[in-house]
Amino acid sequence: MSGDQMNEAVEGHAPVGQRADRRPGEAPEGTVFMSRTKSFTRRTRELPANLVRTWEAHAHRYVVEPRRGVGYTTVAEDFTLDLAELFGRSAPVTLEIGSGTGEQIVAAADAHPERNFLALEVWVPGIAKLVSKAVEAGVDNIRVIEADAAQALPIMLEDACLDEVWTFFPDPWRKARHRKRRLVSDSFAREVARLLRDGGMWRLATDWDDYAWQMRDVIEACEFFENPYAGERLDPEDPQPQRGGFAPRFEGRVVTHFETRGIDAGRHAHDIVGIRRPRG
Ligand SMILES: C[S@@+](CC[C@H](N)C(=O)[O-])C[C@H]1O[C@@H](n2cnc3c(N)ncnc32)[C@H](O)[C@@H]1O
Repeated sequence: MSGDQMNEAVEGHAPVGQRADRRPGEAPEGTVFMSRTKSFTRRTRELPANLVRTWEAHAHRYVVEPRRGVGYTTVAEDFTLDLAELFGRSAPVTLEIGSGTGEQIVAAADAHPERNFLALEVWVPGIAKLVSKAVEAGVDNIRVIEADAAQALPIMLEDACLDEVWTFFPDPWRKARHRKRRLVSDSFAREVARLLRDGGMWRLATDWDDYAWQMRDVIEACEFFENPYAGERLDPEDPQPQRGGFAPRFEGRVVTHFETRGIDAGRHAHDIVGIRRPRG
């Protein structure tokens, strides 16, 4: 097994679409191990006492426990989500991939009660913090799933079911030998394009410059996306400074603690947008 691969516990199956009522952190009986390359490293699933209380009281409102495949972060190969059933209504759905502690998605759900918000995150303490914020905000238009987006999305969501997809500050994987772990890639772009309705938006942001160039390149290389800022908003730091292609800051993107840390370290964010071209 390469250094870029990690073991992951295999989790037992739970009923399809059932909301979580278990506490995270305990490996089920019959745990075995497997390996695959991922865009994230395994972190603790243990929660501090305050978040255990939050989870036990409120996770059932927000956290969806899918039928599992191999590992805590995978879904079974035939697991599908009915979004209207999940939210109890039909409304435009925004998917946030890598929601962290939920700062962005809870703020958006609070500001847009007419929309539905789905989060995918692999970090259980972050999911618990999202739940805590959702309770505090009193919102009911968020659902979150502990799942690896790269594994789960191709399986569980149908074509053209999403209005927007957000990928804000994905793990940068700075070292050249780790770049293959970056979530935003040509193949991932094709999957996001499959999920978006015609005219739907993929909004991205990063404060790692070379990941910003990569995001711009991925969007512009994908036949299914149009970059509305192609050739505009040039960046002199760009190795191809005549290219441009960076969007103005998305007005709905709040300054998260994660972005603040980057600003304090002297970095600044680039926003990138891809618009789903009409099918056929
Ligand atoms: C750097 S943090 C940014 C969090 C948040 N978007 C923000 O702006 O504050 C990236 C997040 O993506 C999550 N993540 C990484 N790979 C993922 C994947 N394949 N599927 C779902 N979440 C993932 C990580 O656990 C982490 O919480």
